[in-house]
Amino acid sequence: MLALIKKSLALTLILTLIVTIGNLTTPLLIKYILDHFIQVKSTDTAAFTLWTSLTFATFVVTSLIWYVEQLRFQQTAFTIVKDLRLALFTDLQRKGMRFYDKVPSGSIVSRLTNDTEAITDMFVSVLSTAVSAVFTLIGIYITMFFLNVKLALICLVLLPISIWIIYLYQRYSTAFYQQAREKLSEMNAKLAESISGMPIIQQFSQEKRLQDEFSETNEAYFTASFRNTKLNGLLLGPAIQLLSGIGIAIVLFYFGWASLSTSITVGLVFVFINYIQQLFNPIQQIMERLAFFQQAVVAASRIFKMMDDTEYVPAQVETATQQIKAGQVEFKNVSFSYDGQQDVLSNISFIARPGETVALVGHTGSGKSSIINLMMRFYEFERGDILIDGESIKTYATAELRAKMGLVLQDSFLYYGTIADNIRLKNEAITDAQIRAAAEFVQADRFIETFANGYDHRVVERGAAFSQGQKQLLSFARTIVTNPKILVLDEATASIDTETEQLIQEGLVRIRQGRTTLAIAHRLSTIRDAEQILVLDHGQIVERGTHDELIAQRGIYFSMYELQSKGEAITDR
Ligand SMILES: Nc1ncnc2c1ncn2[C@@H]1O[C@H](COP(=O)(O)OP(=O)(O)OP(=O)(O)O)[C@@H](O)[C@H]1O
Repeated sequence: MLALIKKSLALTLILTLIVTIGNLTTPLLIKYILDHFIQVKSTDTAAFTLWTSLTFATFVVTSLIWYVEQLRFQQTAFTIVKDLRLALFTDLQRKGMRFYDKVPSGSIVSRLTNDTEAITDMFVSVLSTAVSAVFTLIGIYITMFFLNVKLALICLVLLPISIWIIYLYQRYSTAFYQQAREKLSEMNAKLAESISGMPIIQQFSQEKRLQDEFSETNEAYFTASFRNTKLNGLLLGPAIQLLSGIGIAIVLFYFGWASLSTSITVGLVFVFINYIQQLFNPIQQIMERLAFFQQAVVAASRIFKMMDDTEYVPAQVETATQQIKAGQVEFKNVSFSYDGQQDVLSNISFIARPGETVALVGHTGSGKSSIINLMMRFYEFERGDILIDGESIKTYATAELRAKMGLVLQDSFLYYGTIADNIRLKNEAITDAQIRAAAEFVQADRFIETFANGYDHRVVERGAAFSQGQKQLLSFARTIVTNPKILVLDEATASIDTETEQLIQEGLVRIRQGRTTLAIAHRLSTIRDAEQILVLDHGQIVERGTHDELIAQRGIYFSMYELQSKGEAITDR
């Protein structure tokens, strides 16, 4: 790939060189026509026609090659950025949860879309202009020196002045441009926040406050953009025009003065004036694109910084061939901390025998989800071990763990596609019959069959048209269809209508059958039949046993159960 890009870039550079030579040759041809035909009133029409046609042909060929060159440049740029975007996306999929904890999703999206776009802009507009500018500058000066050394030397003075203007422009414009960009992204963030939080905004009558905030950012964006526009207006157009005017005045003055002692041809004056004008075109273009360039440098550094982040998913022994057969899970003295300072789990030990359900209960923040996070290998742990069938979980290949472990989270994530797609999840080995069987098993078929298209019913907007309960049933079906040995469940807390609730309860009982299950239970009534209930408090197991044993202990579990029973009794009334 890299070789291909290099080749493509090399070809583009050659084309740019040809275009530059074309651009520099045409004024020389015109000079010849002016000096040899027009100025001397030549009657040699055949030669005149030949030279004029040659000039015209050079124009045409240069324009054509220019078109091809631009196209090649853009193609190369798009290819490079396309590859970069894919590399970034692939890298993101390997990043671990620690990475996603610390990097806001908005900035990840921005890296992948805006920043890669900024790099495309740089290649397309900046690089191509810069390359052709350098070629043009060198070409013009070399030709000028051939034509008239003294004048070429005088014209060299224009260079430092141009560089000074570029420097001035770069200094101020960058700051203004950066401010404008920042305000724009602030505005985007505010907008995204307002859209997703609209129900809360309206309910708490926050419209006015948000409107004021938005208006403030909008105003700041306007000011920053306008300041930049004013600077552009001054330096990009008039200043460069003035400099070019000075250049032309120098040429005219020099030739006017020289013509007193030597004969100066019209063609020579024309070539110099034309070159001076050509000289400032690329300078103006470079200035116009400087902001893009700086943006791209920042964008690239942000992208690479993100790719260099080494918070990857915990490593597994990918060459391992051992399989999960019985599905016994054992936590052995596991302690864990997210930040390396405060332990959220301390000395967690328990065994879930094949086919058993171990329920995790406890107040919010007690560490239930953290246990599941470790079990699912979302986070790496160093102290203690988790054993599956007696072997450390770290020694299994990722594919084996994923195949034998099923996860049902509170928030069932549905994708754009059909219901069948959502159960199959692109695993082509799963047949339609298996999908139906899984849906029937968890009794999701009842609501699926109410749709005219049944399993081909479209899921839009992450399943917004489905109820929480229906989404849960679909995620049960999705999990069960792969027939995992070990199940990890995070029971939904959202309230569900009684009829679906009943289905979910039955579904839960059914999918747990014959599988080792680690379940977070928010409603204690759902895990009364669990072989073992672990009560967590501040990251420690403070009570353990069956429902009846724990009730008899009259500890935390007992009071939680009492409280919930009362709550349910009240809602039932
Ligand atoms: N990604 C994270 N980074 C840092 N700290 C975290 C992270 N996730 C959880 N914690 C902290 O770890 C502790 C245990 O949280 P955990 O989510 O495991 O509790 P939980 O019992 O599942 O609570 P809930 O029932 O509310 O989901 C809490 O103090 C929480 O603030």
